[in-house]
Amino acid sequence: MEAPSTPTLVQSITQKSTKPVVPPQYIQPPENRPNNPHNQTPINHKIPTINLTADQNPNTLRQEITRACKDWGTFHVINHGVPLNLLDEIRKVGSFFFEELPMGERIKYACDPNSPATEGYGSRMLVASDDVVLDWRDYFDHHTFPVSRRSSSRWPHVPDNYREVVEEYSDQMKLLAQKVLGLISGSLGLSSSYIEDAMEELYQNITISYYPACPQPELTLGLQSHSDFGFITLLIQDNVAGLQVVKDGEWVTVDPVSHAVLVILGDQTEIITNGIYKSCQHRAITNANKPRLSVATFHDPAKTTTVTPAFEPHKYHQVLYGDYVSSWYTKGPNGKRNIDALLI
Ligand SMILES: O=C(O)CCC(=O)C(=O)O
Ligand SMILES: [Fe+2]
Repeated sequence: MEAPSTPTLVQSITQKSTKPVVPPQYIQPPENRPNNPHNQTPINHKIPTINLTADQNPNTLRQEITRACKDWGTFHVINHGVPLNLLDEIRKVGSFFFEELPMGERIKYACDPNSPATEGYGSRMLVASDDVVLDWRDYFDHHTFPVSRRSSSRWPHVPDNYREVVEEYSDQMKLLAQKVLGLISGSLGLSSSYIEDAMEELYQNITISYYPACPQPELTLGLQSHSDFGFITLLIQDNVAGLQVVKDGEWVTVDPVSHAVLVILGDQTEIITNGIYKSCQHRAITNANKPRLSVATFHDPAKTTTVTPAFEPHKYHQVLYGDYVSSWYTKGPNGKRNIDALLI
């Protein structure tokens, strides 16, 4: 078996060997492994789906948003207004990058492995230190809003429409994020622009994650348990299941719904709603047969923005977003430990 001891990219492990096994640094401790008996999916749990069609009754919509945010912290939206072919297109250009471009070409877009969340192609985004277990995942991260952060010349230039698709997708996801944040604000009796105003300036990153088929899925995680640190994440996946969310202490698999968009509440939404809505703890598992692709679009405030609960008495300390992100990268995600540290 020829497996490098510290591989940079997961795909390089699976491509270099005809009979790969998982290198030790990707093996999860037994309590985190997906086949742990405490991690089985209850069959009666299904992620809520909310229809955003324009003729939806506003009261019904408000109730559905409230229920989904309180019970789950995540929900699918359909009739969301994003052109459906754009969802297919971004999956297509993403697959092209990971599956058709030779490694020698892909590596030209490598991000700086020593600095967290830099733009580009990489594998170690959530890694706080060298002794943590690694995720069975490679990714491409794009900085897309504010527009001044967009340097699409650093994005893949094949297929021809890659950059155009990502830019269009970014614009459409921003519109959907604004719509959903408006509904979340309104569902709590706040003005519909409350959360967006509190964000001051909307920052958006788009991460295309690629989880190669894994020879020992029972030992690994594609992405360790975490909650996203911003306001909301809008996620689409391909037809390979792998995303799981925590519901009442159990892991529930999010069945892929190809033209729905999954809304995931992040930690800043938990803070601003004073914990009325909780951020959603989630992870990705791997499988032995098929690679999996997802596209996550994150919506965050500027690092200089302070996020404060909208209701009294405050249950969370207000936080400078930049401090929150730094602490997250220093300590690692580890479930929801970072937001728990802000509880009063
Ligand atoms: O791949 C997925 O489904 C999850 C991705 C995710 O949670 C993230 O990038 O923060
Ligand atoms: Fe996430």
